[in-house]
Amino acid sequence: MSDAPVVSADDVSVHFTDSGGLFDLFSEDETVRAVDGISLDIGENDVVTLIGESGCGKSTLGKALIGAQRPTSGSVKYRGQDVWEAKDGRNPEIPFSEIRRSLQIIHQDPGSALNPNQRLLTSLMLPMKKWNPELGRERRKERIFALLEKVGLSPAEDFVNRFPHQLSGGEQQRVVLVRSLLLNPDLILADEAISALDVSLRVEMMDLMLELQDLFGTSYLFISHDLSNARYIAEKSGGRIAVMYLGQIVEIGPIEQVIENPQHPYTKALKWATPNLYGDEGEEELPVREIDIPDPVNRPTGCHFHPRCPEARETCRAQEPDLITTDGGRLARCYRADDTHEYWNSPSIVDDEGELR
Ligand SMILES: Nc1ncnc2c1ncn2[C@@H]1O[C@H](COP(=O)(O)OP(=O)(O)OP(=O)(O)O)[C@@H](O)[C@H]1O
Repeated sequence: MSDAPVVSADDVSVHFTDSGGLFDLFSEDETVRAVDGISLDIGENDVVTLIGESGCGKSTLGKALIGAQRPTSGSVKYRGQDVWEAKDGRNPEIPFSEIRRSLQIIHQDPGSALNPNQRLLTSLMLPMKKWNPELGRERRKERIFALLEKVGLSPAEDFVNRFPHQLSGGEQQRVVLVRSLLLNPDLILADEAISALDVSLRVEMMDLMLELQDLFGTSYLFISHDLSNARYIAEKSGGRIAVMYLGQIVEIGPIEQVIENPQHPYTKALKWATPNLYGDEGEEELPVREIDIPDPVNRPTGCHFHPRCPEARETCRAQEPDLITTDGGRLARCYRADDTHEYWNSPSIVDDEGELR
């Protein structure tokens, strides 16, 4: 088990079914495939950044990976231990409490993560008491103070006696980060953790998180809807970028491939929509045919991106592509990634006006 990835998702799906309700007896069940057959390994000291439009399933996937959302099908393992087997107490080698300690989450709103009625010292001591009972009070305090200083909340003596409302949003987020790190986690899910901060503070916070990642050897799963932040993190950490679309990963790999040379038309569109990501180069026209995301309950047949894709051909409407391995370990869910695929002989379904035939 020791060589197993920190977290390993195998063909994970999370579906939400809205069964209408009492006043809606005649409506059909509506199933949203928030996550649809995703496999992803996160290793030791690994950084993965998940990007995609609102509602594409980023948070649901993140929660499934840290054991906070039960998959409808597929498995999530922590160091080889099935997370839900552990949660259900089915003779796990690693107990669920240990998994929960190891897989931490930082949300967008740090205010809601901190108890408004507790001084910071109390908030930070509580988890340490639980997880480090062998340390005396003084050693625990020492650790807390050292870490607060490390994240720039200095002098720590001043901060520990404050209540959350006496801190700025950026300071609160640092406290939440400290609280996670005190538990010595293996993986931190940072779900839009910097989105609510002033633009000027975002780079500082990303730098801090990556510096601590180095120091503690923690792996990160960053979730961001902002490609420039995702690029910054992937570039600095050397980690992977994963692009999600309607519950699936459509492209994943290192930044040089995914962002500098995107293979999937959806990644190209995201790149286009992020002004000044790489100077002024690039196409003038938005490389998608439709702005709107399709209804996640009734996803298009074949490749789910085909109604928006300027490169769509008959094959794309008829069959759903798998993730295809391309250069340098990048995976792309697009027939164009395979030079020999029948896609290339299939007629285009986009006419000269850009309308679907
Ligand atoms: N508990 C739930 N019950 C029903 N539907 C849900 C639930 N959680 C998420 N969904 C649906 O699943 C889909 C994916 O949601 P999710 O929050 O994972 O997306 P996201 O990419 O993180 O979006 P955002 O960036 O807006 O947070 C959406 O259509 C959402 O409405």
